[in-house]
Amino acid sequence: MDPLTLDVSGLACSLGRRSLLRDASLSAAVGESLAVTGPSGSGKSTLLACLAGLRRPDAGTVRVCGTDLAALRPAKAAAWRLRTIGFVYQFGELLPELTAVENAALPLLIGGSARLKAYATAERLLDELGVGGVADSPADVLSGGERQRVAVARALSTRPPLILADEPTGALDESATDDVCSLLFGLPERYRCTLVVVTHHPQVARHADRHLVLRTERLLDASVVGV
Ligand SMILES: Nc1ncnc2c1ncn2[C@@H]1O[C@H](COP(=O)(O)OP(=O)(O)OP(=O)(O)O)[C@@H](O)[C@H]1O
Repeated sequence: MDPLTLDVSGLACSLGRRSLLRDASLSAAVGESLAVTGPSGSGKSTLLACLAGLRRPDAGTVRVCGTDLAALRPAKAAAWRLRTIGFVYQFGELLPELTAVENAALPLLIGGSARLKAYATAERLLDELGVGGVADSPADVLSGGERQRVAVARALSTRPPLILADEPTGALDESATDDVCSLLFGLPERYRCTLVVVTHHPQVARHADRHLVLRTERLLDASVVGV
């Protein structure tokens, strides 16, 4: 049987003197989505950084696809992350001077793929995600919703088993939010991956298979908290 994409136990993390996470556990398999909500400053982005191996926790274990992040050698971590995790941020965070297809191909090019192959993969993904028509447009002329679709294509380009999205709808209006939610929460089934979305919005979290709430250092099931 495949290992869980995410297997986290006993996670503790503090920044400076402030403890943000205590004894946090979660797991997710291929095809599943998780949403994490919680008050501003509660540590949601810090949790994502721990899941990506970008921040070392004070205690606990994070395993991604069977790899214990504590055992990952720093020299190998960047290449491992490129293969294993796709990131989607609040504003798309595309490089504005590059076209949509150039942005979507970036992780493949950084990973050493041949140029033509990388662009062909990026173009196919943009088509599949409904933004093939803007492939050659510079990123800075795209609408917010188009930017996020291109960002999702970039996150998927290396076909990572795990997608981490931090406030992916935070900069969108209601209709673009619905649109991007349908796209994002459809990814686990469509691309056989696992999705974790951090959001302020309960209506976004409702799309996920499981909704966790980070509150006073504890990661709790939303049904227990009554959200
Ligand atoms: N490098 C750092 N050193 C010290 N404190 C930090 C550092 N980075 C973030 N913080 C603080 O840690 C707390 C948690 O930040 P984090 O960004 O994880 O919260 P969040 O729940 O994602 O917030 P938001 O919903 O507002 O984006 C905040 O109070 C933040 O100011």
